[in-house]
Amino acid sequence: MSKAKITFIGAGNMAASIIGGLVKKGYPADHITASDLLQDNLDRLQGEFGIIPQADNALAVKDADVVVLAVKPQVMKPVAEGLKAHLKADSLIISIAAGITIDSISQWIGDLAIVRCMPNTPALVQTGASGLYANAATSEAQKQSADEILSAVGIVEWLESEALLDPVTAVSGSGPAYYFLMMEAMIDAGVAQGLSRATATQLTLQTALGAAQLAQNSDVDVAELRRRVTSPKGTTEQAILSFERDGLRDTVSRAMQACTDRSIELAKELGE
Ligand SMILES: NC(=O)C1=CN([C@@H]2O[C@H](COP(=O)(O)OP(=O)(O)OC[C@H]3O[C@@H](n4cnc5c(N)ncnc54)[C@H](OP(=O)(O)O)[C@@H]3O)[C@@H](O)[C@H]2O)C=CC1
Ligand SMILES: O=C(O)[C@@H]1CCC=N1
Repeated sequence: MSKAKITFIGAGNMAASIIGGLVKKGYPADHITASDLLQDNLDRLQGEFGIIPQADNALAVKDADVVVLAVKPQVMKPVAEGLKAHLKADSLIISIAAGITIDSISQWIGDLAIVRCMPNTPALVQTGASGLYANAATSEAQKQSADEILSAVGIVEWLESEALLDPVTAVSGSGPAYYFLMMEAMIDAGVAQGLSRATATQLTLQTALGAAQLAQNSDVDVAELRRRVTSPKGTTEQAILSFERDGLRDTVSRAMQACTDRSIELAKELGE
């Protein structure tokens, strides 16, 4: 099967992560077009990955088999409406916008095959995690196409309902930021205790990577892996007790609920 021609509308952080991951994985760069208001974004993506830059959204989608809507939710309506007259009738639309429902997108863009997707930025290093949901107009071949694109940059989970994209946003869409925050805090605490910033950073990053890889390659769950680090009357125990006393689990749960709530609110605020 020949590779689909993919056009990204919006060439910001998330589009760059998917494009970078795809090209590094061997997807032909001459099959990828990106359109953006910022010429700098297009120049950077062309320079780094060799994709085709196109400043005009209408021209960018003219021959596209797959159109990835990668603009902010706040501008999705005018962007989608502007594309409507220029898309091929059998184009597959993949929206990665937080909150924006398939119903809203089809009102703006027309009754097309639409896959709603929540990816994350580790796609750039092929360790992304995406949740996907397709509307009834999406054929099996188009689902396959969406799966192929997102699988090239990480794992893919097809969801049973569109509503599940809100908690997926809270877990994996926004999730990298939680780990980066934790890493920032660990680095700062290491520095406060006397380590150089370079050493604290190296040790923190390698520990995060090692913990994730160990969890993925282990046949026991993460709670058991945590217990295996926590020797009775040892050092880790004191840190874990401190986290639990300070309500870490509630803190995480409240943060993720706030994330999900915002995703639902965005749909109401910006949808039809
Ligand atoms: N960042 C992330 O980790 C994730 C983001 N997402 C979703 O991805 C989408 C993009 O987010 P992100 O990449 O972070 O945002 P960015 O702001 O980095 O990228 C969006 C790009 O779209 C451009 N743009 C705005 N209007 C238009 C237009 N009319 N035509 C073409 N391009 C336009 C913007 O230009 P300008 O800056 O000039 O407005 C910007 O360069 C959002 O909907 C977000 O919800 C989903 C999962 C994770
Ligand atoms: O913060 C946001 O709204 C986007 C969606 C998920 C990650 N970033």
